Amino acid sequence: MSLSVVANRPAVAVRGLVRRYGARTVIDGLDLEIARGEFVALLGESGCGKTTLLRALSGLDPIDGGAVDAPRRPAVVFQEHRLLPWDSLWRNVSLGQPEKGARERAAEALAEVGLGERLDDWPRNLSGGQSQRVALARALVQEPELLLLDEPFAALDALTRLKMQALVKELVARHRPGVLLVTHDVDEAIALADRVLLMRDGAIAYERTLDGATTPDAVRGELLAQLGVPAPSRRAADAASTPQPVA
Ligand SMILES: Nc1ncnc2c1ncn2[C@@H]1O[C@H](COP(=O)(O)OP(=O)(O)OP(=O)(O)O)[C@@H](O)[C@H]1O
Repeated sequence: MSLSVVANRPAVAVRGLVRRYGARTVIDGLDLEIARGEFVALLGESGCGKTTLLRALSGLDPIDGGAVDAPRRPAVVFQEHRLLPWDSLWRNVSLGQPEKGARERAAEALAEVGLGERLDDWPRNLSGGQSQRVALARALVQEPELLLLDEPFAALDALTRLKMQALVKELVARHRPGVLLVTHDVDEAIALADRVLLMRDGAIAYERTLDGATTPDAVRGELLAQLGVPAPSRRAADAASTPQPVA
């Protein structure tokens, strides 16, 4: 294969994906392609199959039809960090990595997430945000072409969440994997993604490229409407933004 073909290869290409649980079809002929370096966010009502899709892409679950073409095994970060409590942080990051040079590579990845001094520390001594940073380092050390993020910030407080979003954005810009972020948060999707997808009835029902030509407010309104959330009436919105005299 020529170098240019390798460079242009998508991070993942999904064609006609089908996934069933028993008699129930959750994913029904879904198509999706994510380029390397592209950040894609996936929204959709609870239970529509976002996590099922992510697991199918990760190779963790079997598929019942269609094809998932991912060049290398994707890295996954889940809502909960899934660190092994009996292993030090660097060992957690190195899990499944070749032994040779593992500590050095883990040190580099931990430094990138701001935990370069904590190599020999233990998961029990970390906050929720720090644990997710280690989970991120564990994903990065795999040098993934595709990074799958399943609501990785959902359990964090609002401030930590914003800091983690900024960190992920910076790391993705540096390492340039293709990213699929599952989130319930429309603002998070708008803040991070190049393209937002909406899943419905087992397929991608709607997509929106965020190119800077439209304001975040307009995109938010559009996405909320697609999700069936009624827009606040003009009068209610005006009242909320107009300073009220103090009695
Ligand atoms: N292992 C399983 N066995 C049977 N049904 C399952 C299994 N996992 C998920 N489901 C069902 O498949 C559907 C899709 O679930 P999934 O977790 O993918 O949705 P989701 O969009 O990620 O939801 P949420 O936003 O609430 O996390 C749901 O109806 C769920 O009950």
